[in-house]
Amino acid sequence: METAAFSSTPSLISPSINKPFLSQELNRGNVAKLGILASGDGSNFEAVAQAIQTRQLNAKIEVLIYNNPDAYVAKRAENSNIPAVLLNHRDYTQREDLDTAIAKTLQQYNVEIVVMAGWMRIVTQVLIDAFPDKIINIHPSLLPSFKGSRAIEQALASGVKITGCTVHLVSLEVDSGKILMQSAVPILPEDTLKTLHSRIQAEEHKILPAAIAIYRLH
Ligand SMILES: Nc1nc2c(c(=O)[nH]1)N[C@@H](CN(C=O)c1ccc(C(=O)N[C@@H](CCC(=O)O)C(=O)O)cc1)CN2
Ligand SMILES: NCC(=O)N[C@@H]1O[C@H](COP(=O)([O-])[O-])[C@@H](O)[C@H]1O
Repeated sequence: METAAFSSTPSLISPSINKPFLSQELNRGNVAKLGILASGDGSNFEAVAQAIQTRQLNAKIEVLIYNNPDAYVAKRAENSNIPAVLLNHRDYTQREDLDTAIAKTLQQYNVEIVVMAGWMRIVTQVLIDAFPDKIINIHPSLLPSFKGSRAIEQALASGVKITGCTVHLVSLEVDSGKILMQSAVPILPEDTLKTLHSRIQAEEHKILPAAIAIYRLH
């Protein structure tokens, strides 16, 4: 039977629901081996690392893979003594070649679950086949609304009053995989891209660790 978190309809997880679940996390299953893909600032990477450090998530980040040489996420990994590997997408003419390098690196680190935490590259069947139903993504909208790399701008411009974030499985069709968890936030009349992104990210930092905690037992 599917748990509420994995039903076909998104579940709205409130912080209070998160806490009891995560606090039971420690005694369940083995330590999940995570590989994280990130392209930028890395606040979601940091949220996962902190959930592990505070023993809310029974997992270990085996490796960070990043694709931009100046991405701040690399500094965050260094500060947390987490191995970081730069695979610059500009060094690969074919997407499949980058994905082959990503898959090889993840396998070298014995990764079990792949987490896209602000990974700004579309991945191919090569990576999906290497980790079937084991790649998780955090997206800054209530999917299926506002797919793609400009979700927050599109929500702001659309006039909707509620948006949010989604954790979903990665499929070949972008931002269309099975929804694992969502959280909603209001869009206020005075919102800017910055204020709205900040409100959404506060929820991302809650649901990404929670979704990993639930899914790793899947
Ligand atoms: N095959 C899949 N790949 C990815 C998925 C997915 O569900 N299936 N999720 C995305 C994450 N994402 C939104 O959440 C996203 C990221 C990037 C893009 C995109 O158009 N990227 C461009 C480059 C943009 C840039 O470098 O600034 C590209 O890859 O050409 C769309 C959606 C991650 N990948
Ligand atoms: N379409 C993918 C996408 O837009 N992902 C978004 O990139 C940001 C990364 O922030 P971070 O680097 O601070 O974690 C996050 O807000 C995430 O939802």
